[in-house]
Amino acid sequence: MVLAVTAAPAPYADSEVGRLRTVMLHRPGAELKRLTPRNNDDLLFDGIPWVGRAQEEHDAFADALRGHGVEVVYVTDLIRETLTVADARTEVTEAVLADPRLGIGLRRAVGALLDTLDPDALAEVLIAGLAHHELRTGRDTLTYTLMDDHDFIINPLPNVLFTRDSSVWIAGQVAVTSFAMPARSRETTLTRAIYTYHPRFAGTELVYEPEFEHVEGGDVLLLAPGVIAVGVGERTTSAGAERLAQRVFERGLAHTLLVLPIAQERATMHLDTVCTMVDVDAVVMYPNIADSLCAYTMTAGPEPGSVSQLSGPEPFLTAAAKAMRIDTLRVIDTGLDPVTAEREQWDDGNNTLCIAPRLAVAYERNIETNARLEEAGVEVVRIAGSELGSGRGGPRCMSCPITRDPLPR
Ligand SMILES: NC(=[NH2+])NCCC[C@H](N)C(=O)O
Repeated sequence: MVLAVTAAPAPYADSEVGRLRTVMLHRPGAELKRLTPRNNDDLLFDGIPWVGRAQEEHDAFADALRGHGVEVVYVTDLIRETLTVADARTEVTEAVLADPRLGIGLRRAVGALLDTLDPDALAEVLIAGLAHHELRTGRDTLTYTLMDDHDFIINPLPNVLFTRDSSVWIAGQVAVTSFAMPARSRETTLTRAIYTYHPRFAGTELVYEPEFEHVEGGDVLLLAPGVIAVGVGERTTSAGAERLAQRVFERGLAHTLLVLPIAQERATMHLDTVCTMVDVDAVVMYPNIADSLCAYTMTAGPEPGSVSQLSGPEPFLTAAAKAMRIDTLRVIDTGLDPVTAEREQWDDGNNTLCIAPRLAVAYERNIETNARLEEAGVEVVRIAGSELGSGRGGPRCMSCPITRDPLPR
């Protein structure tokens, strides 16, 4: 029998709304079972999720996407396949062993253990981590002896769920990001390995790397082909935005980058917690900041990587419309009173994922925001997120678009 092999569409994304073809998700697993009241703050969760229910909710999210013709690829599958490559294995293992908490003796023991694991088991440990009681060797070392029972030998990565943040496709290149939060920094060793070694991504160019200044994917919005908005706040720094501008300008991936200062708070940890796109010329935005959000505009200069001018600040909507070369960037007016708006913002009401222009996935619990979106002509695909939301992320945070149809330039 001859199998018909259809080639996967080449990775590419130049907007937030072009028809979504392939998306990378992470089905939450054992790493969420590591969360306890003593570690959830450090691990950036606001509660202790019921893991089985979170998985059901996530499966329904993936099914909703597949039901709309989107190919779903999972981080775990990609990383398992990537780990069959010896260099990839060495790279991600070294990143684990570089943890200065381990010390000489324990590092040796952990290294020896990781060497024995097959790709599937190694993938599991890389994401779920390793608890104190799970290590059988190395128990006579100083660091093991003095470690608290609740400490992890290898820290778990419960936020891999939010695939948005660790990489961003910008046209045909990928930015592997640079996390501000120590709890998440190891995530990019996995995404970098996938894009470097997995055959599906052979030849991929990295437009950004984890060693650069902090930039997290939730802060990066592809407003239109060639126009990128970057939130600067709790996670992405102005230095990160500047470096990203230089990198995308140098490679001709964008001509304008708008820098948007946002409050340095948990509730607005990324730009996409307050603003996402729902159409080629429309955003849904947290009403309590709609009037105050402003932008500094950086435009590409004549020399590769140079900035011709830095202007602003001016109101975000004005700056964005100019850069996008449209008359107006519409805001879906949710008209919510400040309290309802604040509640729904906290529950990721503004964090939508577009499958196509005017077709967006959103958490069902944000009744008011969703109703306003529909009144404005946006079809809402509702998903449950009572457990998934405890990590403070919605459909956009939980997805990394790999391929979207290009928008007409
Ligand atoms: N793109 C996003 N808004 N991601 C949400 C990430 C939530 C995650 N718990 C964190 O604090 O990092």
